[in-house]
Amino acid sequence: MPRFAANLTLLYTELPFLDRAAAAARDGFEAVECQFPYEHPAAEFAARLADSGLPLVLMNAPPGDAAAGERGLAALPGRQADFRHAIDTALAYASVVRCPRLHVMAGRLPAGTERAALQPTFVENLAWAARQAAGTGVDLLIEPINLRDMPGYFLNRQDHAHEIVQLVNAPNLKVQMDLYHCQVVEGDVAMKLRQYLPTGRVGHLQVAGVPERQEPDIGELNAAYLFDVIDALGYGGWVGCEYRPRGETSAGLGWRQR
Ligand SMILES: O=C(O)[C@@H](O)C(=O)CO
Ligand SMILES: [Mg+2]
Repeated sequence: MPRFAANLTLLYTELPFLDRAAAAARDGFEAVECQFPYEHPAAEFAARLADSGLPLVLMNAPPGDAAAGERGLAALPGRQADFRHAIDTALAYASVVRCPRLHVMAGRLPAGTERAALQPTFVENLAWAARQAAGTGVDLLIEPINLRDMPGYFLNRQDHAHEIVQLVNAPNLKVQMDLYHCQVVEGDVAMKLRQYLPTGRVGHLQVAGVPERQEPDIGELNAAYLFDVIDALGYGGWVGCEYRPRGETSAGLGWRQR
């Protein structure tokens, strides 16, 4: 069975954010991850993580102006200064909460822009960020995300993410492979795991049921089969549980036994 991390942004939303790590520990999770923790002072979050006994294994860098619809800055021409500030903020926060992985979001295609025109900015910004993170023990991750959930998002496919990682060619830049997005965009999930996990360029996995993004065993994916594939490939990293529970979080955890 893979090692599961509870995503504190989507799970345990019955509780205040800072109470969620303890709830995950009570439910037997060995780690937690989250999306954007920045409204909580890093020292306070670090203390609550320490109380829970669980490590934080992944969080996102700030996404830019989320209220205005921004979902990352890394691929946006003309926003390099804001991108660099976001990375510096994330690395400082990560060092306090001892988080070893940062998801760096690409952003949405600005209206009237060709997708290919953004690639040089994405590669250049990621190379800069990888240099900033070098020596901190933090890996940077890029995640293909489906266009149904995030219209206009720049990075959608596994092959594109791996192409970018190879172009940047930094040992601390990897792919965050979310099986939910992978199934929505391209399918053939087990074969993609077999193709990409052995490359060593996948730094984190995430899972959810498809299409509703509920518990992993609800919907068209065979979660038990995929977990066997992940184990058979010898993947030693974390699988983030990034789904919206159908009801109360703890009551919906039966899929781990099944
Ligand atoms: O799958 C997702 O939506 C995420 O992993 C994420 O970080 C978006 O904020
Ligand atoms: Mg994800």
